[in-house]
Amino acid sequence: MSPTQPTPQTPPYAITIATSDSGGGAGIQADLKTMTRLGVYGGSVIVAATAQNTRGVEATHVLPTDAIRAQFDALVDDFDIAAVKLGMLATAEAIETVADCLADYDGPVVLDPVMVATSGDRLLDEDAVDDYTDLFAQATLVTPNADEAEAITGHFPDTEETQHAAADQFFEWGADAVLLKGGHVDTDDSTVVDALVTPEETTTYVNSRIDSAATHGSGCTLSSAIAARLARGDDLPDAVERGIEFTHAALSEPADVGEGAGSVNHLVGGEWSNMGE
Ligand SMILES: Cc1ncc(COP(=O)(O)O)c(N)n1
Repeated sequence: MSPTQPTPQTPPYAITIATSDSGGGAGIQADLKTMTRLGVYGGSVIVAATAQNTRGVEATHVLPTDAIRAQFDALVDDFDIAAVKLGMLATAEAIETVADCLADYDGPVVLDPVMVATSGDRLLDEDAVDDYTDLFAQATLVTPNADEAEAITGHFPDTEETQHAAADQFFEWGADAVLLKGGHVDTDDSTVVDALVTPEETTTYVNSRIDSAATHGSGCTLSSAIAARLARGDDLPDAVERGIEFTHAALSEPADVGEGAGSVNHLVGGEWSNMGE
């Protein structure tokens, strides 16, 4: 009997440029699990490694910039990269290196401006916030929570006026679109409103608020889900809608792992690899 011949598949290929969360709830691990669930083959550029669990971050070791660049070069050299997600970049040097790497990349880039973990630990050097502005010019979409938007632009986006003020600042730095996430905005109703703002229009997404402490990894999951959907060919509003849908599901059945508050659950039930197709 002759051996079975393989049937090669060509899944969309996307990459995350971010940091390892040893606990697996956030960072590179969340990104790759999310991309996999959404039917996208994920590669990675590891910027730093955290010693982290559900209780917090014990240590962070940042790779030398030539090691970051070598990983990126290996990927662009070989793969057809359909989307890039940017997560925790840790230092000003790493941000500058990533901006330089992406200078010739013209596919979609989803930038999650990670600064502080759910646990309260800092994930970006204090003096590196200003360096983000160099990277926004390469972003198809920036996905700040309200606290990050305020730290970067000076505007806490909890009204239509402050949302536009924050978004306009990102546009001035060259971002194409901003997703202002509503999870960190206190409201007295039971919904979360996320606003996708472009210079032309604003699209809002209203979902039920999940009363959970197990939100570790939610921002990473959302931004990599949006990148995965862009890699699959969605337009931006659809990619955001489906990214929110997957993240909402992963938050509503959190993973009770570790002694801390737990994290979003990438193993959430359901078929996610062909949303809307
Ligand atoms: C490596 C890494 N990247 C990102 C986050 C943010 O995730 P969260 O705010 O949900 O803790 C994190 N904790 N660790």
